[in-house]
Amino acid sequence: MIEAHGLVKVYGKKPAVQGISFTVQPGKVTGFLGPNGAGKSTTMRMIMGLDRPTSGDVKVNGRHYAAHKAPLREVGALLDAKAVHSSRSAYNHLRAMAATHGIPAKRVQEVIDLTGLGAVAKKRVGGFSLGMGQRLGIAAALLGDPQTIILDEPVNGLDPEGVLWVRNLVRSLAAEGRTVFLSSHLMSEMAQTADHLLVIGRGKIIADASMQDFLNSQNQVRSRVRTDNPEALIRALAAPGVSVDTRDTALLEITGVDPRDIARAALEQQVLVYELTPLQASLEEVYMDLTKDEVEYHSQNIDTQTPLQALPGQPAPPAELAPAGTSREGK
Ligand SMILES: Nc1ncnc2c1ncn2[C@@H]1O[C@H](COP(=O)(O)OP(=O)(O)OP(=O)(O)O)[C@@H](O)[C@H]1O
Repeated sequence: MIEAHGLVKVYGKKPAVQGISFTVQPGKVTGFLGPNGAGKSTTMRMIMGLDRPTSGDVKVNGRHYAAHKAPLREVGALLDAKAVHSSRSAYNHLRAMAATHGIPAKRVQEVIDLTGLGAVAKKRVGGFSLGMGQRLGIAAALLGDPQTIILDEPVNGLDPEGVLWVRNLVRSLAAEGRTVFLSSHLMSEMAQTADHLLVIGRGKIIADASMQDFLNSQNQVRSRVRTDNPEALIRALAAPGVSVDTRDTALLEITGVDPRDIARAALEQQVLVYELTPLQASLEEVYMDLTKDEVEYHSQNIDTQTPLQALPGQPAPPAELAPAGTSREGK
């Protein structure tokens, strides 16, 4: 378990973490989300005793990291996969770590096998791909068979097989009752991996909820509707707060109306509806909505209202097709 109370970190005059309190529970995968520069790595470094909090306090399994007699057996972390001496082999790197922490040599082979590094274990780490470096970092984190595992961007640079492997690995570690805390910017991956989410924005916790509660927190109901008479249905549903995205001539995405009311309106108007699917907001949508004011580094938006352009060598799209995202708010 990880428990933080009033954790603050200020670099010079820059407040990186501004008084956060949270608990990361065992038996679950807890995802740590936040825009670039929000304070995720700083928080993880403070948990691992690598950065000293300006004020506040954080404990792992009931003690400060430095107070553990055998810290690698309590908590394993992947914080910077590149922080490995490059002229050593993966095996020697892990062997040295094990030797200095009283971990038996046979555990080195176990984590090498577990992380799929067998074929490259005797090769110089300097020649490793990003994905192999990540695997080595995860092997090091698991070396002490720790109760708590902290992984900063573990799937960064991994191929799809590697991403799936990390997902299954962390889920099985949590199923064994361990505490798993991981950060990632890949929302679709996080949606499939985490049970609980902690979201940080500009150094403050802005959400601490189960995945399901987080996804349900967007209170706008949304449905996908296929009908052969979209105009009549749109007219019947027009009301303040209702918006319609016309995906193609027969496919609508309707926001702000209960699906039951859409069905009732269709029945009353004698409009044929051949699909009515309630949609749940994706993790990416809820996250983007929650953090839109917390982003430190803004990119320029691409205007989705721009009419579709014909690609070179392809015919222009038919004029009657509205581009995706065309909104008919309250019509
Ligand atoms: N050693 C340091 N010295 C000065 N400022 C720092 C230091 N480390 C982090 N910061 C600043 O603290 C803030 C939080 O950074 P941090 O790396 O914790 O964010 P993050 O959420 O992990 O970001 P990312 O998603 O980009 O990895 C940023 O504004 C960063 O520039």
